[in-house]
Amino acid sequence: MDHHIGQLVQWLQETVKESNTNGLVVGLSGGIDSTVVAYLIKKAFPEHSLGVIMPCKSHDQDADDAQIVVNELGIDAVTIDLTEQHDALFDTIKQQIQSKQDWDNEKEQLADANLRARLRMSTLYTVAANYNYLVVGTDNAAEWYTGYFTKYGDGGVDIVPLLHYSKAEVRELGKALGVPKAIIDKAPSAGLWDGQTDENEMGVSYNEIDAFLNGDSVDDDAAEKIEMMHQKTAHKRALPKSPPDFHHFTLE
Ligand SMILES: Nc1ncnc2c1ncn2[C@@H]1O[C@H](COP(=O)(O)OP(=O)(O)OC[C@H]2O[C@@H]([n+]3cccc(C(=O)O)c3)[C@H](O)[C@@H]2O)[C@@H](O)[C@H]1O
Ligand SMILES: Nc1ncnc2c1ncn2[C@@H]1O[C@H](COP(=O)(O)OP(=O)(O)OP(=O)(O)O)[C@@H](O)[C@H]1O
Ligand SMILES: [Mg+2]
Repeated sequence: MDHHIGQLVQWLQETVKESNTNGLVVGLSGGIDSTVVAYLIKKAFPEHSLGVIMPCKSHDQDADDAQIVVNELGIDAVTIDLTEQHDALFDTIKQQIQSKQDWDNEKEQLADANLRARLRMSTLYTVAANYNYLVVGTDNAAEWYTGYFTKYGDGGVDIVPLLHYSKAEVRELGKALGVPKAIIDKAPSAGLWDGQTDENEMGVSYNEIDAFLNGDSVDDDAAEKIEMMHQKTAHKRALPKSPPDFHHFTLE
């Protein structure tokens, strides 16, 4: 993995240079994906990398784990608690839609969760603009393929260095980078509601998704679920759809 780390660090440095920005910022959740990204950006830009811890009705353990990463790695960091802002915005939206008698209780949990991811995205862009940094995404190959991210939330980023790495490979990168074992061994979770784990919600394991993407055999049920998720989320990996060009402009 050392070879990959060297190449990823070089790629990060070149990408920042080409974009005329000064460095990189990432949201730190205490999970393995953002921790690996934090270690990479700190290597690439020891003086110009920043981690942002954004509690938002999330477990204290997440912020505690993120703080362990900050202490171990010595990366510059800031904590911005979004709980009150989320409550205020979500309640206002809910009240207004309820007054039209249109509120759908069944959609509430996911709507609430996705707003957290989008508030984090807005926060990261506000911080990034201040420092002239790029916002670094943490999606790995399994999340990208299945679309297991919030559109314009944790999916709303400038660059995605782990895109070609399976979840198992992200863990390998973590080991090679010296990430604390407790973080490598943690069950992947978006932390969006109590007891949520990625694998429970998706109904397939990362091992199955990794195997599927490697072209290894997985059972039919898992393969069908993975393909279904991939198809349903194609819009998240594409530019916004637009009508055909009815006139003469040439746009890229
Ligand atoms: N065909 C289509 N063409 C264009 N746009 C389409 C569309 N279908 C839906 N849409 C739009 O997309 C929206 C649905 O997408 P989205 O808002 O992303 O919402 P959705 O995919 O329903 O939910 C996000 C999923 O990602 C998971 N997640 C989120 C954040 C972090 C993590 C993590 O691993 O840490 C995981 C979360 O638990 C949940 O399962 C719709 O409201 C609609 O606006
Ligand atoms: N409490 C938080 N504070 C800051 N950023 C967060 C927080 N929760 C989520 N994020 C951001 O959203 C990203 C998506 O979360 P996701 O759960 O997929 O990654 P992870 O927590 O790093 O790893 P894992 O998937 O193993 O839990 C995180 O990598 C991080 O950048
Ligand atoms: Mg997580």
